[in-house]
Amino acid sequence: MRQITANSFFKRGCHPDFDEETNRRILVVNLFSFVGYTITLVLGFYALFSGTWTLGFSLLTASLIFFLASQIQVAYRNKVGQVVSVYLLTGCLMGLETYLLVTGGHDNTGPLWLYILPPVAMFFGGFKRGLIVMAVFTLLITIILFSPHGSLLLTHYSDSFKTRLLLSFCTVTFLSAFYESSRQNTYEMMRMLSAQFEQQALHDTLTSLPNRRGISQLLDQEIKRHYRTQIPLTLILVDVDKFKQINDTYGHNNGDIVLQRTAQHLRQNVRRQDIVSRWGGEEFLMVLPETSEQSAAILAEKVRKTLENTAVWLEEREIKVTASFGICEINSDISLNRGLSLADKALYKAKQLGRNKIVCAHDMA
Ligand SMILES: Nc1nc2c(ncn2[C@@H]2O[C@H](COP(=O)(O)OP(=O)(O)OP(=O)(O)O)[C@@H](O)[C@H]2O)c(=O)[nH]1
Repeated sequence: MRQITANSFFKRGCHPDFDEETNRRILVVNLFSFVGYTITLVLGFYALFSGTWTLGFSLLTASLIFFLASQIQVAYRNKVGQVVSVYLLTGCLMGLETYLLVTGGHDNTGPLWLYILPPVAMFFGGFKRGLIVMAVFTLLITIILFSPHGSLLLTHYSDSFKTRLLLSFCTVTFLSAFYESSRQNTYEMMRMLSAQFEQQALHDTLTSLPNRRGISQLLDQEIKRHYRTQIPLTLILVDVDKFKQINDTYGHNNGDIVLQRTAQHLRQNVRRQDIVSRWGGEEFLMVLPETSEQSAAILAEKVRKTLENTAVWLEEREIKVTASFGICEINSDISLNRGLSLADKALYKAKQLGRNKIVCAHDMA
């Protein structure tokens, strides 16, 4: 039998597929409804035993609604279930608090429970909806409290009590709204930062191309699509020739400029659906969906010529940069890893043939 811990109990209805904010709200609803139905249950029975029947039944009804609200959220694990349970909880709480204010509750202590609403409305509805709920409710209790001759009240409060109650209630509302707004801003900032970090982790800072980790994710999707559609997919490994010599002659910073220019040329020569990535060091991996090895070879030749014919200016000197290319088409006999290894072998062959060359894996077989 599955063990139910306090953690799993309050996280009922949460799901890894839901965003963090939705899961947080589900947790808060579970917590609030649990506290709500246990307290109203205890107070309800206490009121019944004390002979205050109407109060007792009202509290027990509220307890039942709080309980139902939590069950609805768990039973219907969807947006509708979540919205219904939040509306039920907030509506029931507002109704109960209005009742306690009008009747005074036990020993005229009913108004004390008003202070629960502002944080709950903000937690459940967020800043904007919470503020609307609070504006409506504040207007309602103002009308009840200051109705001529207390005609809407079944109990008596002094004028100074009513004024102070309203002022302190507005203060708690303001503080809760401020807290919720800061929390939402912080959450948005964290989300933005985390998206930024994620983007940085998947991209190479020098060339802005996807790095090895980034391309691995994209490759995964492309490979799945390839196996589904059986449309050819070709890999090209590109390696800048004698790059160590460029670094040694012109320095590391100029070497970086050469890598950036090479990345630019590769990017400019491919279609939108093609992916160019920095595979590591002076090596780039191009992934060409819907492209056969022959078509990839034509593209590689275009890029090779562009690189060969476009001089790079380093410290007022014109230098020629070339690259070698290893190509391999993925098919039902060649897995991704094997394709990468064959492209690497083809690239090695291109280097052996004197560099600035293109070699296709199937030509080596
Ligand atoms: N400037 C710069 N150099 C890098 C970077 N990453 C790797 N390198 C250098 O790239 C050089 C690669 O040298 P090798 O692997 O010997 O290859 P190569 O000189 O291009 O020779 P072939 O590939 O055989 O034509 C090494 O000196 C690395 O230090 C980088 O981000 N910036």
